[in-house]
Amino acid sequence: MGRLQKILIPFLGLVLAFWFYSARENFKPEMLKGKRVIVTGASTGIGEQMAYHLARMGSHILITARTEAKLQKVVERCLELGAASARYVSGTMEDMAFAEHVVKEAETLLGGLDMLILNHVGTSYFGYFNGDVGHVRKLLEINFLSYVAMTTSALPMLKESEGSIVVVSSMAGKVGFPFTVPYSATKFALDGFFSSLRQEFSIQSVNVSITLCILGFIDTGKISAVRSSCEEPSVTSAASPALRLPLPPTLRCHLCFSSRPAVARVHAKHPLLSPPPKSGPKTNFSPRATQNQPPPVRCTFHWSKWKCRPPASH
Ligand SMILES: NC(=O)C1=CN([C@@H]2O[C@H](COP(=O)(O)OP(=O)(O)OC[C@H]3O[C@@H](n4cnc5c(N)ncnc54)[C@H](OP(=O)(O)O)[C@@H]3O)[C@@H](O)[C@H]2O)C=CC1
Ligand SMILES: CC(C)CCC[C@@H](C)[C@H]1CC[C@H]2[C@@H]3C(=O)C=C4C[C@@H](O)CC[C@]4(C)[C@H]3CC[C@]12C
Repeated sequence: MGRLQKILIPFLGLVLAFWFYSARENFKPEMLKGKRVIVTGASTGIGEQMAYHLARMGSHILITARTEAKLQKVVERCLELGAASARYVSGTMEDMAFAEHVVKEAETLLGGLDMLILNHVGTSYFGYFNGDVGHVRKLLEINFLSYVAMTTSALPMLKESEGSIVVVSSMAGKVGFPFTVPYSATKFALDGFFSSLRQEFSIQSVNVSITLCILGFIDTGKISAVRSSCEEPSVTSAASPALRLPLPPTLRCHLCFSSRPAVARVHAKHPLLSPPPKSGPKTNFSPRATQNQPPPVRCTFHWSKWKCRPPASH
């Protein structure tokens, strides 16, 4: 009975989870043809790629983010790929008035809305929680409140078209994971809001679907520079899978050393580490990372780049 409980129950749980989360294969690209779609955070990464997919399927696309130059290029590419129409609105989601303005633009330019894809995400750090409450508040505004504001403004149009809301979230919004405290909090908030709203729609027979996308790590090219900072390729691949994450150099160096102490050549790409010699034989360790110790610096990862500073002198 004990063994049955230990094996059968988790197995049944896994089967149920798989069944619950596996999508039914009834999707057809024609379903998106001519549909009016907003994609937020579409100047780079996953949002940009979603815009291209929608373009190939012939949708009317309205994209948004802060960087106008990038949005212009994405719009051009969408038109090349076959979008029924493609436009952009640039601005920051820190401002709720801007979030609502984007939805109003869809009404004016597209005459309604079939799908709202909420994907943008503000810059945060990858490291221990630093106690900055202001940062948590700002991130909640960008990653959560603007999603709420856009949903609220878009609801009348979505009800009319019996459309859909797609919210891009993360495993970090389902499971507590170290080094992403503010980010994770914003993603948990999305789950609370949209999962509850879905229940209310069901009770009220509101025919607007809500899909929460729970993504694991997706390499959008931003962190490849960080990943390559363990110089020896065999070290990277032999080490724990965690090494493929954007760990702070200190932690990453620990992992490099603990996985292959004798051969690890460490050159973390951050300003306080000396680079290895450009020519000549490579030394086993860079000068600042001797005696299997990580360099004496504190680093946080701001999604795309490291911010490092020496420890405070006592
Ligand atoms: N990549 C990953 O491994 C994972 C990603 N996700 C989720 O997927 C989604 C997309 O992630 P990803 O493509 O990696 O992110 P990126 O950092 O590549 O893109 C973020 C987008 O948001 C925009 N943005 C950032 N700040 C603001 C702001 N203040 N106002 C308006 N727009 C803003 C950026 O454009 P601009 O700077 O021009 O404003 C950009 O278009 C996010 O919701 C993320 O949480 C989930 C799990 C894993
Ligand atoms: C059950 C757990 C062990 C699962 C752990 C999953 C971990 C490894 C996954 C879950 C969510 C992932 C992060 C994420 O959502 C978004 C971003 C932003 C992007 O610009 C850079 C990568 C980053 C930090 C991802 C890093 C890897 C994370 C922490």
